Amino acid sequence: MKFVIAPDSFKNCMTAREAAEAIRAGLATVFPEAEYVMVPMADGGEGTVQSLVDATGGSLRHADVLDPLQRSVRATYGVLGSAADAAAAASADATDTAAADPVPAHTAVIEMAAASGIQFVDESTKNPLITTTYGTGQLIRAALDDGARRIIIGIGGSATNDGGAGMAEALGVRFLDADGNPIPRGGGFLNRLVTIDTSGLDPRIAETEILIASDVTNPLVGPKGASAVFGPQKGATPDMVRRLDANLAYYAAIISDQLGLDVAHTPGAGAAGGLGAGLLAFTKSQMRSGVKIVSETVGLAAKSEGADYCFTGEGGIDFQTQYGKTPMGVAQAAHQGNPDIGVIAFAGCVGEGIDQLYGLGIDAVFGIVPGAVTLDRALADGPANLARAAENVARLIALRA
Ligand SMILES: O=C(O)[C@H](O)CO
Repeated sequence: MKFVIAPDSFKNCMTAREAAEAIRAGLATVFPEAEYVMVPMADGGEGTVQSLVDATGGSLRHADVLDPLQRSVRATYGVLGSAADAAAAASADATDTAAADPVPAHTAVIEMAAASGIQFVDESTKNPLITTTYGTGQLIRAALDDGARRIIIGIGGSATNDGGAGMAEALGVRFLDADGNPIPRGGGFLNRLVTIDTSGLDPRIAETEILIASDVTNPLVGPKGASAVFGPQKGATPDMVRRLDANLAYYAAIISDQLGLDVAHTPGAGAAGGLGAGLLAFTKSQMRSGVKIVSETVGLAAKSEGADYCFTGEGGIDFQTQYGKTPMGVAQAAHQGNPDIGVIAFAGCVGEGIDQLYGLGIDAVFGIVPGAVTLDRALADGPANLARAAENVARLIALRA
């Protein structure tokens, strides 16, 4: 038997790697001799850096950057493993066969939230007029300093609404007012912008491929745009939403006039307060499905060749899972590598509409919580519950093996 184990993290409970270990522990009680291919996964959101570093034998790096309120913080990003690093990681853990495929050299992985996330503000400090993505640009710069010429950046979970202007400024772009002075950082001041000067943009950006893993497909502006949809959760009042939306529309018009690029309506441009738009305007980037970027980077399809079953999972699974969440992306990649593979998903919470997933590549979904318990209990027992659920599925598989 060959099993591929490719879960996402179970939020507030287990990292993707811990979830994968729990599934393996459960399966191994029934199939101790099976081949286990461990592929901790993510979809571009929280946990993406750790998952890709784990899966490729890469390393975590740290940089001192500015948080959304321009206070100094230490943020973490990742550098993916080269083939040699990956092989070394595989031999350090002989039972882990996941880290053996080469990944392109000099690839870094960044979660924008590590520098500019909503966790840096609270009820009394959240204010999307002044928050900035400057720290995200500093993280990109740190990755360039490490030699990265391919950067995977997960965007979402931000405290910001500045269209990525702060990010671009940290990379050398100047945003100037009518007197030629730099405008203040934050989405509330973009209406003062008159000139975008890209002459100081870090030249390494032109040689760097940036893959944007966006958590949403919203446009930059309008009723479905960054400010209207995500502004309120960052502290925007209705008046602030109007001001921020008008500012982003104006910013997009200046980008269009001066750089010749239309970013106002591109799907995903509104992610992370318009950071999607900023990355598209100022870097050589493309917007992709997060889970596709991750599954390609870890070579999930190739790892699924010859496997009997692929196990995936996430904290919650419901009908929304089909719209690009990890279990669906895993099912697609696994089937690409092996059309006959069985795909089984585990979830802490099974929501409505999972029947919609069955025709789409997921063969069965199992909730892991054994009975009515408090959330605290369910989280505390998560690894044990996941292992038990996996063991029971293994017993079923053994009946037919
Ligand atoms: O950061 C945000 O604005 C939301 O997560 C959508 O990307």
